[in-house]
Amino acid sequence: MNRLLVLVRHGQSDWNLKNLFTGWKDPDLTERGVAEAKRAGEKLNDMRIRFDVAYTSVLVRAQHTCRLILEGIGQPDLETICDQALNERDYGDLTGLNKDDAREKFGEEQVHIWRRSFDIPPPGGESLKTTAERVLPYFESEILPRVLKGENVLVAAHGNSLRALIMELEGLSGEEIIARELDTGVPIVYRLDEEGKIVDKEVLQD
Ligand SMILES: O=C(O)[C@H](O)COP(=O)(O)O
Repeated sequence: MNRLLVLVRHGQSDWNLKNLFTGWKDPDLTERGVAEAKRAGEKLNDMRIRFDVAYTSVLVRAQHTCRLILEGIGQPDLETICDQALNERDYGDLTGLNKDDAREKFGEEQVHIWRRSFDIPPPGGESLKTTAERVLPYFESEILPRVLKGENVLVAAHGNSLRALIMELEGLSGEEIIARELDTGVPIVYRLDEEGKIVDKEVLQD
């Protein structure tokens, strides 16, 4: 099996548990997050998937998830490239606020727009559109060429940086991708053809 591209959102973080807008803040995984990442490794191991390279963000929750997966498949020393281009979208002034408190303060509808519109950013932060504008050039110049030359590539990143990738890979509109929720620690396994089109896709849900 080759030309696999596996995307996985980090396991539950401490700020996910506390229901805080996280963005570029850097909490680590909770115990549940560690278990989710280990489980992701087990599932990939059951499928006998081995990688040629791994990519992750510069944030601890994604790097920790990546490391646990690689340990789980017996590749703890695999080349792992960390780049800010794969970071979560910057939540700007919302960073650190509790999501329920923000709904009370700004109204349910406004918070939903900040979280799930395609091109309206939260104050001082990034929209999904501007997130995609930094994720996709990196994907196209660094990650995709490695898959196209026949390698298997793991990307351990974040809800919104992965949404940007999925939008591109699956040819989704802005509206379609914002409706897609990504579970923590659930690998999505794509097999691509030599032109980068999806041959098959499997979501490794429990
Ligand atoms: O940064 C965050 O708070 C989360 O990782 C993603 O948040 P969202 O569900 O609002 O996109």
